[in-house]
Amino acid sequence: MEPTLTIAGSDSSGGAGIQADLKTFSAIGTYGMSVITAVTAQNTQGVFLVEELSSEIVKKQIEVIFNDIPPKAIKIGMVSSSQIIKEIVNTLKKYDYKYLVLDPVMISKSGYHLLQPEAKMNLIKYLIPMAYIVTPNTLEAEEITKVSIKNIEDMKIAGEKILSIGPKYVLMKGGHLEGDAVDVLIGRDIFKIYKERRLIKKNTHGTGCTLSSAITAYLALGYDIERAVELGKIYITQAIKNSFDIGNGVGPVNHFWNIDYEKVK
Ligand SMILES: Nc1ncnc2c1ncn2[C@@H]1O[C@H](COP(=O)(O)OP(=O)(O)OP(=O)(O)O)[C@@H](O)[C@H]1O
Ligand SMILES: Cc1ncc(COP(=O)(O)O)c(N)n1
Repeated sequence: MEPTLTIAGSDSSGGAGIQADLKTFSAIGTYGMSVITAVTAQNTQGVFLVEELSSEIVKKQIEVIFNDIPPKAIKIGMVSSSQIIKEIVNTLKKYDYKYLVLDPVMISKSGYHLLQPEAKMNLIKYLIPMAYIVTPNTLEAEEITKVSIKNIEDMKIAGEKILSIGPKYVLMKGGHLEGDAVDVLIGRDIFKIYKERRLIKKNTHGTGCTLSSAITAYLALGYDIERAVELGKIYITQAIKNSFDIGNGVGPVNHFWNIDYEKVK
């Protein structure tokens, strides 16, 4: 079983963050591990309080995992602050790894700042260049590049700007645009569009976390980047299609749409 690691924030409601990542890693058949950066008191209606962990415990979690179970692929989500970003960067530098998937989480769907605004520059300067692939949504890509994104052409311009910061690939997510759900994979020698029909579903809490951890799991299983994104897109589309109403707000996607429950009864 291939080990996968998420470095992210905890979502008490289980739909996004660490919880979404571990569910996704497991559903795709990898062994999920976690380094928690911050704890959010969150439900389907919003984020109510955030407490960041000390950089010391973040560092120690990474060290003990790498010293015992080196992950085949790593995903980074909510990093919260400049201090935590610097700790992650300095600690990861000590280890070998091939696949680092960076979901540059900034603001939750409900509008809460999960990354302190002054930490944005450090995420761009230190984390983006280390990534194998960065997966911004349109708002995050606009923050990073200052390019206004309305269509695929804008996604290409912004994506190429992000690529010039140093990652190997950029997946520009178009979930926030109108029309079909179109994502664009950009690399030095790749420009590939992944298109699915937009699903009219309210339960989309954690879609970005889920897609990036699905890509992480497929990379760990040995798929190349184009296929890992293709399989990740299928996984998130089905998870949205099979999402369910739980709580009173924007509910989660169904991470286990692919599990046959009859078999485990
Ligand atoms: N209504 C929808 N129907 C089909 N696919 C969707 C829909 N909404 C989002 N997606 C897809 O879900 C994935 C995540 O995209 P999105 O742009 O929502 O990410 P995100 O904003 O980072 O998510 P989050 O809000 O969880 O942080 C992308 O593949 C996107 O195309
Ligand atoms: C801990 C954590 N990480 C990431 C998200 C983003 O997910 P969303 O944009 O769907 O709220 C979140 N809400 N909470």
